[in-house]
Amino acid sequence: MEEDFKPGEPVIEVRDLYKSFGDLHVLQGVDLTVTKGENMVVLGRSGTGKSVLIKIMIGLLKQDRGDCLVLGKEVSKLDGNDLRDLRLKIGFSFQNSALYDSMTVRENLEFPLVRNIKDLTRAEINEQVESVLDAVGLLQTINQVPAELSGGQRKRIGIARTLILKPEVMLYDEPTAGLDPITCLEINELINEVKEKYQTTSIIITHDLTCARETGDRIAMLLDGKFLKTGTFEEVFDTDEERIKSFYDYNFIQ
Ligand SMILES: Nc1ncnc2c1ncn2[C@@H]1O[C@H](COP(=O)(O)OP(=O)(O)OP(=O)(O)O)[C@@H](O)[C@H]1O
Repeated sequence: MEEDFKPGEPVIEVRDLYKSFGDLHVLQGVDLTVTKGENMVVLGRSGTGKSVLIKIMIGLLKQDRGDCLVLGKEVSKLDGNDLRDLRLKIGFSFQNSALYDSMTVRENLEFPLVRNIKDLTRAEINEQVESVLDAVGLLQTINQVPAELSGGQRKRIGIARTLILKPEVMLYDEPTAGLDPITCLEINELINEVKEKYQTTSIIITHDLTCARETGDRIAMLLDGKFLKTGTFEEVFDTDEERIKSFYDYNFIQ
């Protein structure tokens, strides 16, 4: 019943999700649907529960109540090989893309491939590494080590390393944090290129409103444990709701 999702079909479905840590009620009835091929931006202040939501989606935390279906499976009910299989279909691009400093770009990209897919020939490995590097526009860096790359290039290689396993879902955690404005624009473009080229379904967690506007098909604004508003950038921010207006005024730069 799963796997073959068509554009517009829900790949991630979160319904009435609750999560507390003791007296700290982080998620209080979260609803979110992300459809095949969609870029969904999750916006919210620090500490609002964006990471907790993502951790529930990948089975690192369990919700107290509610549903979280990813690729048709209720994540909290999966364990062992089933959870591992699901995670292989999800690519995470973390804030610190954490490349291995002592390895070349080629070796960094080979690593997840060889570890997760058995019996690849040398030629297949080379072909996949080169193809994904080409997709992020950095084929020329193949023999360099991370210290020789700029922050933006490292971020791109981190995204390439995630893409090499051909994930169906991409989770970007603060993809533009710590980058200069021009590099931010390049990363925004890359996120959109990844969507076009790999037809991924993505969640992009960010505080960066330019990133949200440029990459988000829809934006979901997390406030006080719920998505206060979900819609296009214009739909979310064309509002009289004071909390959304103040988030916009405080964060918008360009
Ligand atoms: N395992 C945990 N145990 C206890 N509290 C937790 C745990 N994980 C998260 N929290 C708390 O839940 C709240 C939401 O945390 P979360 O990391 O999801 O925030 P965030 O929206 O991702 O913030 P940021 O933008 O700063 O990364 C915080 O108050 C955090 O301290």
